[in-house]
Amino acid sequence: MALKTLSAKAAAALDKELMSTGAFSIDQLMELAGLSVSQAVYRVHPTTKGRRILVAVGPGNNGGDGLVAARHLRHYGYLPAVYYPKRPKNDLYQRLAKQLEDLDVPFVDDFASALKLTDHVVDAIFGFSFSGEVREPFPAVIQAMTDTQVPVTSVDAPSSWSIEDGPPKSGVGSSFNPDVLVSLTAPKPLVKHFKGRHFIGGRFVTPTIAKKYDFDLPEYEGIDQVVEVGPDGQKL
Ligand SMILES: NC(=O)C1=CN([C@@H]2O[C@H](COP(=O)(O)OP(=O)(O)OC[C@H]3O[C@@H](n4cnc5c(N)ncnc54)[C@H](O)[C@@H]3O)[C@@H](O)[C@H]2O)[C@H](O)CC1
Ligand SMILES: [K+]
Repeated sequence: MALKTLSAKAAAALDKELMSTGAFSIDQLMELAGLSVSQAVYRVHPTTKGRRILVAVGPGNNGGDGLVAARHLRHYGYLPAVYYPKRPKNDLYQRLAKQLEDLDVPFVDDFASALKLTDHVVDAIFGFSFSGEVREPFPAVIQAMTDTQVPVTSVDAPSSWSIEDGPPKSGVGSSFNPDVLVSLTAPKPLVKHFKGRHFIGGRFVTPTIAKKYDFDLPEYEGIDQVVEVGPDGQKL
């Protein structure tokens, strides 16, 4: 079975469709996306108590998924900390941040220093709307995630990679290879360059939508919000 992928353009159109004719709100989709990410982290590191997780949060919905994941991770017993340098004024993101403050999840200003004090990183900086060269203040963050020995889980895309073509040929991100990728809804074309453990999440897609956008619905088990797949998309 070949792994069917969803281009950046198709992923954005699908998102729009879910939130119009599909009658979902962004809060609902983001909650399920972030829940999927938290479950993938749990699958990789099931010892929750005391494990420190640094969540790098970007300015868009990929970052929102990271904020939701941080909340669930805290409830599981992990110790998340959040790096969130570009905070949009948008009500949804402010509420997600407030929910974390109420759980005493720390927000850190210095990513490099926080990286020295963590056991795992969640990369929720950019998803399917990323394009071009990484702008400030994120180049140093991408470089630090490239250089670290700490395992990195990327949400939907390794941040800085082209959604269609994968890692940039040179410069920031060209050697960035996260250990885990959680593709939301369906993998993006960049997945053919990814070598680590691959999960698919975002358990909100109807069979009709999957058919229309020509991808296979993952075979979720029981109450799972993620499915781990191999290079050909086969369930592991
Ligand atoms: N149906 C689903 O699968 C859902 C997925 N979700 C997540 O949403 C993201 C896509 O979110 P979006 O807001 O469209 O964009 P991003 O978060 O990828 O990034 C936009 C953000 O980044 C800035 N930006 C773009 N390029 C650059 C650059 N070169 N340098 C610096 N900054 C850049 C841009 O200005 C914006 O501010 C998807 O991947 C999933 O993770 C939803 O949560 C639920 C539904
Ligand atoms: K990401």
